[in-house]
Amino acid sequence: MDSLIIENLSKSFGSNRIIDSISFSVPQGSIFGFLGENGAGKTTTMKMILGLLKKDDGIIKVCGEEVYYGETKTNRFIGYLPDVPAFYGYMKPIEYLKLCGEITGMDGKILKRRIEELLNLVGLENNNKKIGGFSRGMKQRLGIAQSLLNEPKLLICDEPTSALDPVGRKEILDILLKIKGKSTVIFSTHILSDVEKICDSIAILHKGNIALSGEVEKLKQGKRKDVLSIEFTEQTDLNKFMMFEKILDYKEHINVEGKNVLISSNNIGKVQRYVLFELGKENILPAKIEILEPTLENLFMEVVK
Ligand SMILES: Nc1ncnc2c1ncn2[C@@H]1O[C@H](COP(=O)(O)OP(=O)(O)OP(=O)(O)O)[C@@H](O)[C@H]1O
Repeated sequence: MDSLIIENLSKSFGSNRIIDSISFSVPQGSIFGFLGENGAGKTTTMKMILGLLKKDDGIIKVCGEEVYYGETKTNRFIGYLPDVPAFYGYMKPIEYLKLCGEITGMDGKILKRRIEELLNLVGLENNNKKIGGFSRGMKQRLGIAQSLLNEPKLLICDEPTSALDPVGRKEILDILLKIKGKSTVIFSTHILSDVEKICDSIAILHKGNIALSGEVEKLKQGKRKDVLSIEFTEQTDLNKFMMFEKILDYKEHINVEGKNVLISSNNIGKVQRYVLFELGKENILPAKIEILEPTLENLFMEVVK
């Protein structure tokens, strides 16, 4: 079953059509990356999923139930982490989570156990400081704990890693990986390496449309075209290389960037054997030679360029 289904969803602000009849679905238990450049409409879409923003057209279903603007019924399935979560700075994490649980009417004993579990999950179990003194990463981790209080079936995170340093980002990604399977996770971002690390599937939002969607591995395989990268130390070596007989045949598939030559081919093994043989024959020793695999970055650049 899909935790989220979106069919022909549209939204305009005035005459500006931000979302133009998009459709995608998110399988239960998976981690889904919702990608797009700044201003692509990711937050707008998330707000419509939460019923906080009126759609112009289309259908949104969360855990099989349709979402209606202004009704929060389907939000009982959802945990939401906004891009900049707001807290009461004078509270300690445990006090804050207790307040959140009490507001939503959680049973006292269950709430106590849940707070313990969640503070452990996000690595704040021994932290007795006031939230006001927390780093951004700690606030994001507390935000995740808060959004998981009610054991949501669907966790929606709006750019949870964008403002964090590499250590903070890794901590968040590790937490999302730990809850995978228990909750379905949707997270929006433009940091493609984060997506590559943890997402099962993605959708790329571009100019109001879903420019590309599907399982990350299948998308990469479908676009498979490997690139051989040869980095030369000397310009004279590069010039000599470019005059190799067969290299002239490949010229439509060659890019030269500084002293780096990139050759793309569907039969990269054959190209590599030829290049190594010829370089050896001419006694040219490159600084580096390697096969570059297709990356999400390449896919993204292809669809948004
Ligand atoms: N209430 C609003 N009224 C008018 N325009 C809006 C409103 N909310 C968003 N927009 C516009 O809609 C577009 C999409 O905004 P949105 O915040 O959804 O993008 P995003 O993909 O989340 O971007 P970012 O990565 O920068 O957060 C932007 O051009 C934004 O200016």
